[in-house]
Amino acid sequence: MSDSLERLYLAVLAARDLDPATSRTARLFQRGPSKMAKKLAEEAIEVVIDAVNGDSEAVIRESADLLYNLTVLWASAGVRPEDVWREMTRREDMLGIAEKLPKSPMKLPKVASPRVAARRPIVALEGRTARKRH
Ligand SMILES: N=c1c2ncn([C@@H]3O[C@H](COP(=O)(O)OP(=O)(O)OP(=O)(O)O)[C@@H](O)[C@H]3O)c2ncn1[C@@H]1O[C@H](COP(=O)(O)O)[C@@H](O)[C@H]1O
Repeated sequence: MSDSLERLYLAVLAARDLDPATSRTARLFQRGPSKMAKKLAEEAIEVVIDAVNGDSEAVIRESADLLYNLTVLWASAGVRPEDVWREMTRREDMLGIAEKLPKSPMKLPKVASPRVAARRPIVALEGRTARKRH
């Protein structure tokens, strides 16, 4: 998947300066980030509607449109696919650490203070909250 998104990203960069009369991508760049954001949001809503309606073929088609429009917005924002992959890897690593943390107080080693024992699961939750924020 990352390969085809990288190819699409390069195609978007190549189309950026084409004639807006013939290139949708060039037209989006001409109209600017607000138009790009609007197109991205519209495609996201279409995916959601198709998923709720159980139309998986339409979900596939609209997802491809969604990814195209996301790629256009990345290019406009100066974000490269590898920047996103790096963030995903960082989260994967963090989740790996969170999964190694004890999730049940039953598995915790016995401690003298019940306050400490009660606080331990929050360590895992903090990791997950931090992951969502970034
Ligand atoms: N991969 C895509 C791609 N995927 C989806 N789309 C979008 O496909 C949608 C077309 O579907 P519709 O006909 O339903 O369009 P619409 O939303 O009704 O109408 P408009 O977007 O025209 O306003 C548009 O939103 C496009 O922006 C794409 N447009 C271009 N590409 C690739 O981008 C590169 C540059 O292409 P040009 O933009 O044509 O130069 C090429 O490699 C293309 O293959």
